[in-house]
Amino acid sequence: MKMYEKAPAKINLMLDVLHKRADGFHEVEMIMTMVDLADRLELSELKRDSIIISSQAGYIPLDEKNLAFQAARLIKDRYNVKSGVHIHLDKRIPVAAGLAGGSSDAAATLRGLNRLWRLNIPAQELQELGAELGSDVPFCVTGGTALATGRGERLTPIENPPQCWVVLAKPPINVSTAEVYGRVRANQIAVHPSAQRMQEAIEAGDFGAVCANLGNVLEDVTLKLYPEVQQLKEAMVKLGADGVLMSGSGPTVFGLVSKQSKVARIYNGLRGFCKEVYAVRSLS
Ligand SMILES: C[C@](O)(CO)[C@H](O)COP(=O)(O)OP(=O)(O)OC[C@H]1O[C@@H](n2ccc(N)nc2=O)[C@H](O)[C@@H]1O
Ligand SMILES: Nc1ncnc2c1ncn2[C@@H]1O[C@H](COP(=O)(O)OP(=O)(O)OP(=O)(O)O)[C@@H](O)[C@H]1O
Repeated sequence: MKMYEKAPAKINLMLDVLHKRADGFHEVEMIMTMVDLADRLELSELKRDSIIISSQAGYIPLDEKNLAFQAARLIKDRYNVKSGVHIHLDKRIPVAAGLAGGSSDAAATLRGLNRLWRLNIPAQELQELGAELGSDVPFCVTGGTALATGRGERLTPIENPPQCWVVLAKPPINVSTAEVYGRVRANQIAVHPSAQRMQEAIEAGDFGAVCANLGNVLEDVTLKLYPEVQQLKEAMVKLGADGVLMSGSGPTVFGLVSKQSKVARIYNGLRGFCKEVYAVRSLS
């Protein structure tokens, strides 16, 4: 038996850090949505009791460090499943990019194994399992658009933003999420983006207001560490993107674009700066 799952990338339309918690995580307020750039998973049942990960991508771990492996092991142990699984990851989301590629693979593994092994785990419980794997995993389990609070695992679904083009550019640098959060000083954040205003803009279907309310306080850290991310943002603005922001802890920068006629110019202009550029649709 085989199952297929798509694992889309997420972008953060706004990300605010409220304070550092006693458990070391940061209390956040984020609005996240999915874009049409996705890894593909093929899950094949194995009679023997093992988890095998394969991928065409040479640059991700294929052992227990892989988040899809961890998701499979978690669900297998928790529900006492005796059979095994081979998961093939067709990676299309850039790795360590701020686009939750690994988290989305883990979430797709939870969804896929729930079907493959006929476990009938409700969505809420899948999200709780996801939270054991990472802060972005619960959102990736259900996708759509959501307000995320707590360390990112408490979700309130909201409407999808107005459909638009999303141009993504990932500079060739590796950013550690733990390091970026480690450098945030919550009491020194000058301007906090507003989740409420972003939610209102989305609910009004007001593309201009969505662009005007984009904000990510992690930019303060990542842009200082990596000035090339700042340059990329400036290039995207100059090329005519309607709204520009870094996603998550970076380094990917995304531009929201309403008119298709502008997309090719922005895409081609950015290719002069970095190799990894994608032009996709927002997911509705
Ligand atoms: C930057 C974002 O991707 C935005 O969506 C997320 O907040 C991070 O999500 P993630 O990569 O799934 O993060 P996790 O794997 O749970 O945590 C990685 C590291 O980031 C830091 N971390 C993460 C989330 C959070 N709310 N506060 C934190 O301080 C912690 O040091 C943690 O050890
Ligand atoms: N299935 C996977 N796909 C990609 N990377 C994975 C996977 N499993 C584990 N990893 C490891 O996780 C690290 C982060 O990769 P990932 O692509 O998930 O980062 P990210 O997009 O920055 O995530 P986030 O936005 O949630 O912080 C990489 O260094 C990679 O080695």
